[in-house]
Formats: sequence, C-alpha cells, structure tokens
Amino acid sequence: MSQPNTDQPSATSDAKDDVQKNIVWHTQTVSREDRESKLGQRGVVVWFTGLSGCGKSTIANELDRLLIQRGATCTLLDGDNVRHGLCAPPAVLKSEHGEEFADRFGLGFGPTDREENIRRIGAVTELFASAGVITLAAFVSPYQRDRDRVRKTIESSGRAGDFLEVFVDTPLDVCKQRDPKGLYQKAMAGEIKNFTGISDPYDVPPSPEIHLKWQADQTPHDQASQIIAEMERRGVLQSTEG
Ligand SMILES: Nc1ncnc2c1ncn2[C@@H]1O[C@H](COP(=O)(O)OS(=O)(=O)O)[C@@H](OP(=O)(O)O)[C@H]1O
Ligand SMILES: Nc1ncnc2c1ncn2[C@@H]1O[C@H](COP(=O)(O)OP(=O)(O)O)[C@@H](O)[C@H]1O
Repeated sequence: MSQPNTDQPSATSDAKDDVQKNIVWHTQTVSREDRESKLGQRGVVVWFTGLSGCGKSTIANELDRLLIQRGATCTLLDGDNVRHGLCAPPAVLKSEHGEEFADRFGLGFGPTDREENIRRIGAVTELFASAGVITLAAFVSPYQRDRDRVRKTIESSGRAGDFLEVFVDTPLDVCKQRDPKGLYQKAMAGEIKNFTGISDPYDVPPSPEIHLKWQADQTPHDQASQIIAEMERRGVLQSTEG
C-alpha cells in the first residue's frame, strides 16, 4: 500500500485514509479449523494456469467430479464463467449500471485488468478455502506476480501448502489446433487484441506444485487423477485407502 504524502495531504487522500481507519477486522466465533473439521478436509486452492485451450476447464471439471465422487466438498471457479459476473466486461455492466461505472469496474484483458481479475478471484478463493471448501480455479492467469500474490493471500490466511499451482503445459500449436472457441483464429486475424500466446505474454511458472506436461495419449481423467495423487502425497487430501 502506498504511503500518504504528509507534505501536502489532499482532500482525496485524507478521505481514503479515513475510510481505511474506520474498517476494523472482526474475529469470527467459528474458526476455520471448526469448519474444516466439520467437513473432514482441508480448505485448499488448486489453481490451474495455462494458455487458452490448454485444457484447464476440462481437467478442472474432471477433478471436481472425482472429488465430489469421493465425498469431498469442493467448488470450481472458471474464467469464462466468472467473466460473466464478478469480473464482467464493461459492455455487460453498461446497460444496468451506466457508462462511468462500467468503465471503472468492468474488466478486459489489458495487464491491469487481468491483475484486478486475478486479485478479485484470489479473494474469492480465499473466502471459500477459509470455509473449508476445496476450491478449484481455472484461469489463464498469465502473470507470475499475480499468481504469487494469490498464493500469499491463501497461505497467509491458512497454512503453507494450501495453494497448489497446476501448470497445464500444452504447446501453443496444440492449443491453436484445438481452438475450441475459434479465438485463436480471430486473434491471428487481429480481431482480438492482447490474446495470450499470440499478442500477449504468458509467464511460464518456474516451480508449480503440479506440472501437467502434454502427452498426446493422456486423457483429462488421467491428468485429474495425477492431481489427486499429488494432493494425497502432499497430505492436503485424505487418501481413500486404509
Ligand atoms: N485476449 C484474451 N486473452 C486470453 N483469453 C481471452 C482473451 N479474450 C477472450 N478470452 C477468453 O477469456 C478467457 C480467459 O479469461 P481469464 O479470466 O481466465 O483470463 S486472465 O486470467 O485474466 O488472463 C479464455 O478462456 P479459456 O479459453 O478457458 O482460457 C478465453 O476464452
Ligand atoms: N488431455 C486433455 N486434457 C484437456 N483437454 C483436452 C485433452 N485432450 C483434448 N482436450 C480438448 O481440448 C479442449 C480444451 O479446452 P478447455 O478445457 O476449454 O481449455 P481451457 O479451459 O484451458 O481454455 C477441449 O475441447 C478438450 O476436449
């Protein structure tokens, strides 16, 4: 957070400081541990990152299904869906809230908008994880700095190891070939700007907890099972055996 300018305080910065001073953290009666113990699980965040079309949604959906099947309480936040509500673009907000509001709070794909997108989603995953829910999040999240900030948020409200970064490492050429929504076609034709992998950068995670390297013969079920095995190995998910 930036320090206030004490030499020439402006009315605006004073007002902002006052707002902050008047917001006080309230400790809750029911603890995170109480909630986790009731659910019989640890509230962790499994964060999928990778290019559009790499398989984040497909694998996350399969993982969600497998976790539910074994009795876990989990939820799935997915980029395309969240960008219809919590992180809607200006055009969606405009009719209901007006142009000024839409310009201020609507999100696109520029670097600052992606940063705010991931910040909002990170805050939501923290709320779910604090409630003891296994939270799956599937977002391009191309910037390492933004992903690291979410990790810090999750681990500082819970424990080290509560954030698992899953890098869905599918080559750009395979993603382009799949092109399930026709977006690469449009991006290559210059019809979509700032498209990750084409006209926008992607920071390869240097040390993800789980690295899903593309192999032609691997199914989404194989990859989701690999994640479950790694969660068990790390002790963040109870094994069903024994
Ligand atoms: N410019 C650009 N770059 C990347 N992706 C784009 C873009 N424009 C639209 N889309 C579609 O929006 C989905 C990505 O949204 P995210 O919220 O995951 O993006 S980000 O994390 O803020 O980078 C992404 O979803 P997935 O294909 O599921 O990854 C695309 O369908
Ligand atoms: N092993 C695999 N894992 C994930 N997706 C796969 C796999 N093989 C093929 N696909 C296909 O690739 C596409 C991936 O799209 P999607 O899951 O929406 O990716 P993302 O969410 O990363 O944009 C889907 O059409 C899916 O059926």
